[in-house]
Amino acid sequence: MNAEIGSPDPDRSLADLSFDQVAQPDELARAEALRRHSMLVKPPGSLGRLEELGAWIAACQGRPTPRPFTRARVIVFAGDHGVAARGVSANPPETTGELLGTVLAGGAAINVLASTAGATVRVVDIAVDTDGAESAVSEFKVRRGSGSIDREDALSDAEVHAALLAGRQIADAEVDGGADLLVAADLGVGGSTVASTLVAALTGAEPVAVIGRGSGVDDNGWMRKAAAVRDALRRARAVLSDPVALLRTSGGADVAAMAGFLAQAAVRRTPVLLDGLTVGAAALVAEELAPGARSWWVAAHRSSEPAHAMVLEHLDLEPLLDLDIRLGEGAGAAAALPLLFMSARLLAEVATREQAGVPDPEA
Ligand SMILES: Cc1cc2ncn([C@H]3O[C@H](COP(=O)(O)O)[C@@H](O)[C@H]3O)c2cc1C
Ligand SMILES: O=C(O)c1cccnc1
Repeated sequence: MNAEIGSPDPDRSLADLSFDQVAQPDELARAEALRRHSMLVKPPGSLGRLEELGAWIAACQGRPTPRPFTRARVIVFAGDHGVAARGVSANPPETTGELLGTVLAGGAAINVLASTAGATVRVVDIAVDTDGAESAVSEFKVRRGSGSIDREDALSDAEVHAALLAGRQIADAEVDGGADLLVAADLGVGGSTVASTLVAALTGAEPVAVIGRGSGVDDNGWMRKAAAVRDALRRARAVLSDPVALLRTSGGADVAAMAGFLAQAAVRRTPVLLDGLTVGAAALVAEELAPGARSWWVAAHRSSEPAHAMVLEHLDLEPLLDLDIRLGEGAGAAAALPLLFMSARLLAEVATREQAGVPDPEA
């Protein structure tokens, strides 16, 4: 278990890890978009948050009238977590490999949600414990599983570097390939224990306040999860101010890759729809790695995991949906994709009052 693959280059310099400065979305385009909304054939403000969302898309694209999205991409980052062996999940560790196969075969919830919304799904095996065998999607594999964060580091420094770089390269490749809207998705048994630890570490929350049922752990499992997060947090608190050290101590290769991906999407001025707790934990780290990245993200939903509310508060993001989704896997983000598609097209396609011959509202 958790054997190193050996690909990370120990000589990789720290400079490789730094993210370029994040520019902010275009405020002029946002203001122009809001002004355009007030001229469309509807009472001003009557489309509520769809108007704000449209203006955010305009700001991200740097044009008052957004282009409709043509290539929304969901990237599933799969990885095992050593802490799963502590009985913190309702599912045995080997489930991750099976889930990876299911997403590849198109049979998972994310496949259906993304396809319904008109997005495509890509799966990457960052750290699945495939027991010697290689999966079909292991180009970016860092190791098999990550260390059990309650008593050992999740990763070595070289592995954190490799995982961040993997996320950055995946974001670059997607943007260069024409992706205009990105979603990061988590897959890995034990992921919610790791995510809850990172959230408690970065927001100062008490361990018991962050622990939820994850994929459905029972009362005894919840107690084991609470003990694991408490122990992991003790180790995390020693490295709080250094996001790379935090990923090494308390993260995992898949979470680190998601953080690199989210940071680089912002560097590449590409909007991102954030999913639930696990992606949210990666987003907290990404904001530390690339300050200002959060301006390029919209929170799709509020997961029923308690720690997710802390993520949203910390990043000052207001979720679009609250559907009691507690899956991870990018499901909440995929469910909210149509709202973004609609918001972009509304600004581009609804007639103005002038075009429709409808008089302006009384001043
Ligand atoms: C069938 C199944 C499909 C999933 N899809 C996402 N998850 C989610 O649940 C797991 C994390 O929860 P925990 O920390 O409790 O293990 C991750 O795989 C996450 O993506 C799933 C879990 C299961 C069982
Ligand atoms: O909200 C999430 O990301 C989540 C919820 C349950 C299990 N895994 C992830």
